[in-house]
Amino acid sequence: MTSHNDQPSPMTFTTAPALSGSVAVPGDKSISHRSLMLSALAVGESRVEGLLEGEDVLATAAAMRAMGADIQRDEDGIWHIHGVGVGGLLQPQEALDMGNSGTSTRLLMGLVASHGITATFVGDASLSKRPMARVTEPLSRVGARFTTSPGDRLPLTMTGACPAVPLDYVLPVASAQVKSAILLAGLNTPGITRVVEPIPTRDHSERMLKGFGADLDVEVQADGTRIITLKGEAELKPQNIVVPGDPSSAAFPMVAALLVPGSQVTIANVGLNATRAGLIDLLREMGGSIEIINAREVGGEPVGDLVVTASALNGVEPDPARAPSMIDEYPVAFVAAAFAHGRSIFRGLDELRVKESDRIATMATGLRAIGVTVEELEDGIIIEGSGGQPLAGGGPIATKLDHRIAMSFAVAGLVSRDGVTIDDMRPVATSFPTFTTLLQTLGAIA
Ligand SMILES: O=C(O)C1=C[C@@H](OP(=O)(O)O)[C@@H](O)[C@H](O)C1
Ligand SMILES: C=C(OP(=O)(O)O)C(=O)O
Repeated sequence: MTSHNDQPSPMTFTTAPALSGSVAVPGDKSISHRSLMLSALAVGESRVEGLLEGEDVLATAAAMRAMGADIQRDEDGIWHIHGVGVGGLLQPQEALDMGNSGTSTRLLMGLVASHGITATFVGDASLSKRPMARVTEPLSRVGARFTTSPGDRLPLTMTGACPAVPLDYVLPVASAQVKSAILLAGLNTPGITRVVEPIPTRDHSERMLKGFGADLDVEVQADGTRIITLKGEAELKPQNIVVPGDPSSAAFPMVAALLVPGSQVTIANVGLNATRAGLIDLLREMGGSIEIINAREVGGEPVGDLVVTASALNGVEPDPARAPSMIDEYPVAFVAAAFAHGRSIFRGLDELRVKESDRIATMATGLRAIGVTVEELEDGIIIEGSGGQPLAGGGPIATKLDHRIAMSFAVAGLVSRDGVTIDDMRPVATSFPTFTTLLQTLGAIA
């Protein structure tokens, strides 16, 4: 996306007084992307309430428009989408600009794979470094053809196959984006598409595909392996969708409230899907007080309000099997570990190296710069906690176009002696445009 200003926007976060109050975080990014994509493939009007209006999701909206969908936002913030029907996507006239968004890129590649159209995908400097072979490989087997930049990266041009070949695929990497790309390709493919998922990842695609009327089945085996089958040439019926608050965004005020002494905050309407709730489990194991109230269901997803009270935290050594359920929350979990009593050892996190930045390296460098003792491992990090003593602070932290790095070090600044300067806050607009306003509401920053 090109909405960023030309110049970096640095910001310093300093010692915070106790946080208090009640806030709501914006809509879930994963669910927002999927709601636009599936609505754009249904025949008739879908309505989406609570859509995340962050740059990543707006990139998806622009791409679906470029492929024929009519997408409008009304003055009450409700999004109205008139879809083209499965099989009805049009060839975009210009390159699809995916900005910073891996989810947009990989899921849309799945959609294009089974339509007889050619599309070019471009992105920012961060996205252009991220691996795409994980989707070009299975989608080639569907029949799509690719011309990629060296290393299977963006910019890339692909031509979909129509009819496409149904895939039977065992996921070689625990990735909801790869799983979803294959399922979305299966929508316009005759026959049964089958994806075997040895390690469960977020299941929003499965839930929402069913909600739109697709013939989709999930079998869970005794060892936890999930086998997902989808009957192709699906007909999707338009839906009214309410997007719950994003647990990956709630993670930042949640950790801030646990760390800043005397805090108590309520974060309303947070998605609690078990495939996303790993951070809450982890923080509770560390000694964090997080109470879930008003547990309910919104739009086919479990939701609740979180009451978070400042707590003394202890170091942990989490089970690597938990990684997919908190994959985007590790950077802020590392900040919690940096303030905890004792050592934390995180392993099994190879996937963090291929996010918006190499999140193991970026966090290790940044934590050292603010006085934390860390050891970087190939697949994780060892962090020596300060025992609840303020972190020294410093910076500027190099955030490398990574919104979650920026927000994690902002939280660290709230419990630092000298403040933490973030080199550039602009990337926060990709997932959490109201981040600094929300911290103001809680009294964390002026
Ligand atoms: O499917 C999704 O919406 C997402 C899946 C995850 O990526 P991977 O599938 O690469 O693990 C996650 O990190 C990303 O923020 C959103
Ligand atoms: C990894 C992330 O997103 P994406 O892969 O969509 O860029 C994220 O939001 O932390």
